[in-house]
Amino acid sequence: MSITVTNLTKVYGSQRAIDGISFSLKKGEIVGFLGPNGAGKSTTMKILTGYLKPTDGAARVSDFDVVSQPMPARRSIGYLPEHNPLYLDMYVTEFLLFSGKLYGMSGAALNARVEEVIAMCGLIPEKRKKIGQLSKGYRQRVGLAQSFLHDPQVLILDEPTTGLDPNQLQEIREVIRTAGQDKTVLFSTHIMQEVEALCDRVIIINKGKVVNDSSLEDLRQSGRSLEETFRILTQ
Ligand SMILES: Nc1ncnc2c1ncn2[C@@H]1O[C@H](COP(=O)(O)OP(=O)(O)OP(=O)(O)O)[C@@H](O)[C@H]1O
Repeated sequence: MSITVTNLTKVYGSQRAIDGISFSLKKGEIVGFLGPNGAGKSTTMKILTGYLKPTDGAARVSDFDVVSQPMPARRSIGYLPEHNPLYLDMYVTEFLLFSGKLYGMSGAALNARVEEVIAMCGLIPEKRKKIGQLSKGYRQRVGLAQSFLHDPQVLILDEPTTGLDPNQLQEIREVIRTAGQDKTVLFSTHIMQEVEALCDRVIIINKGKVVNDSSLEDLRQSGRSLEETFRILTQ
């Protein structure tokens, strides 16, 4: 398994943001992670990527425990956080070279990989601009390019398409589809069509609990649309 979450719980003060959730992703799966605002998606992703410690339960990424083996777990992950911090004063290429160095990459291999992710993310026309001069969609592409840089096996993308216009949305979707061909991808979104366009499976959480974990094929056969299923399970 690429991702295994077992009885994971996170308590903030008196609130159980996630409450004993379990699921797993096989290598190569693209899974949509849905839930209403505040359901616990970002909290789960932050635990998987080592930014938060769970209160209880366990999570493994690429067979590494995220608490006891954080470094190898992190190295196998490309993470796009919901509010991705970028250095607005840096040029696109400069920023990606800088990010690559943080992953321990250097020299000709780093230069070649930066050019590769720039092309993959449709950033060639913008690569000489400062990040602060880019539109929201292009900034999001820079975030995606950064998450792909070290060629991780697992991509964890927190609302990668929020706030994009329909054209940008379609283009970013293509980037994720292409990049995800040989990777395991867990991504959160509020856009149902996104899940239908990209995913094999959908996990829905509500109030910190998993309320659905099924293939899109199974959902289709149930005769209900994803949107109806979502509303029934989360209202
Ligand atoms: N640092 C924190 N301290 C206290 N409560 C928090 C903290 N981070 C998140 N929460 C609470 O935990 C719950 C789950 O939040 P989380 O951000 O994981 O939800 P989400 O499903 O990602 O929501 P959204 O779709 O709005 O991004 C929410 O009620 C939120 O207010």
